Amino acid sequence: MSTEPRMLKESFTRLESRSDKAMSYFYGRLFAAEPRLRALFPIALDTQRERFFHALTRIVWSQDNPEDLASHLARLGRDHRRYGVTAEHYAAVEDALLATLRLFARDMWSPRAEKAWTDAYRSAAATMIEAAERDAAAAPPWWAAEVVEHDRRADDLAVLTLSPERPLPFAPGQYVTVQTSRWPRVWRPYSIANAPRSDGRLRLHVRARPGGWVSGALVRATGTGDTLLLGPATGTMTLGPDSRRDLLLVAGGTGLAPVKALAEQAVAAGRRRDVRLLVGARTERDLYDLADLRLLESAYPWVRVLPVLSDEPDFRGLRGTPADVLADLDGWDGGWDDRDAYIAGPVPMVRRTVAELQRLGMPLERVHHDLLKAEE
Ligand SMILES: NC(=O)C1=CN([C@@H]2O[C@H](COP(=O)(O)OP(=O)(O)OC[C@H]3O[C@@H](n4cnc5c(N)ncnc54)[C@H](O)[C@@H]3O)[C@@H](O)[C@H]2O)C=CC1
Repeated sequence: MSTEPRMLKESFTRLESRSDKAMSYFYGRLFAAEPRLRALFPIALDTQRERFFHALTRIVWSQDNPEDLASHLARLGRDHRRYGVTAEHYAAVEDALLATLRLFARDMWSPRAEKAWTDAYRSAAATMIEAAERDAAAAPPWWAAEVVEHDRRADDLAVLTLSPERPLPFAPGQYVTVQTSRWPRVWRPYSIANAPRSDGRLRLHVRARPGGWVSGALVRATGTGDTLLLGPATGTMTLGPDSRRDLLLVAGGTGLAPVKALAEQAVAAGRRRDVRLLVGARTERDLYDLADLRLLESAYPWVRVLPVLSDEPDFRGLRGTPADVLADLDGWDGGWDDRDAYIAGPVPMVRRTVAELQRLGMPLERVHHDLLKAEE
């Protein structure tokens, strides 16, 4: 951590309005100095540039919060293993970063700023390297997994069942990053849609996004027998080991994946706790997993599945978004005192649902989501 957080923030503000240009310059410098590093990155760098800037922003603004900074850096360090980044690469990044700051921070740059950035970068790099080395002793950087089932549930949506070559440990609610052979070095996060199974298989729910390279390839150009690479499971939207409370699970679209995994875990634990699952979707056709959910409901009568449709005014069930439904209920039989909420889906949907639950009096520590992770 830098001893001069203010100095970092002030100089960094100069980059914010020109982040695209600054990041292009950074990668240009980096690859000019170390051409071999180019092979570690995807062919197109636009997402990479955004992510690097996002990571820098978070590092700069977390300087006053050492715990948050350390856990963020440790995760970044572990994540970089899958790109083949090693300790030796960090010096070249330092040079390119300082050259970028020198150029773009202009009037805010000084020997003091240079020292503050050098100290902050070296401390961050040391935390990342240490976390990566610790992780390397315990787990591979990625797992190869065979696609054993590819179930195309809609033109733009598929449910993939994957069999990793060796056990991939995870907790329900977590996600893995995925790389397809079509897009080398491009990794995208997908939540695991099942609780751990004895055969070690994982399910992913994938919607092809317009312009989404990985999602498009997974839905439209992947089939049984193909191999994907999976990064280690991560994410904090999990049930605590002592979790006993009733559950409110709220899903929007493919955000169903992690909450379904949590529902499976809750029923597998064998305790009869009340589980309400609000499944937000646009139209009836978008309820792509309802048949499976109904099976779960009929096997475990204490689970209730409630579809909520936002774009189908004639639907006879619940209409609007999950947040609208919660607002209309204005309370739940039994109240909020003994219930945990888990929410996954589009970012605005998660935000609105969290706000609604707060308004209804649910303590914030009982409301779980993984917003940041889904966006990274
Ligand atoms: N761990 C997580 O939080 C996960 C998040 N996701 C995210 O979930 C999203 C799923 O996308 P789609 O399936 O295309 O969903 P979608 O765009 O079809 O939306 C599904 C439902 O979410 C709600 N919703 C959507 N936009 C909203 C808004 N602006 N305000 C309030 N509610 C809104 C509505 O109920 C809508 O019917 C993706 O962005 C994906 O990244 C997916 C998996 C896991």
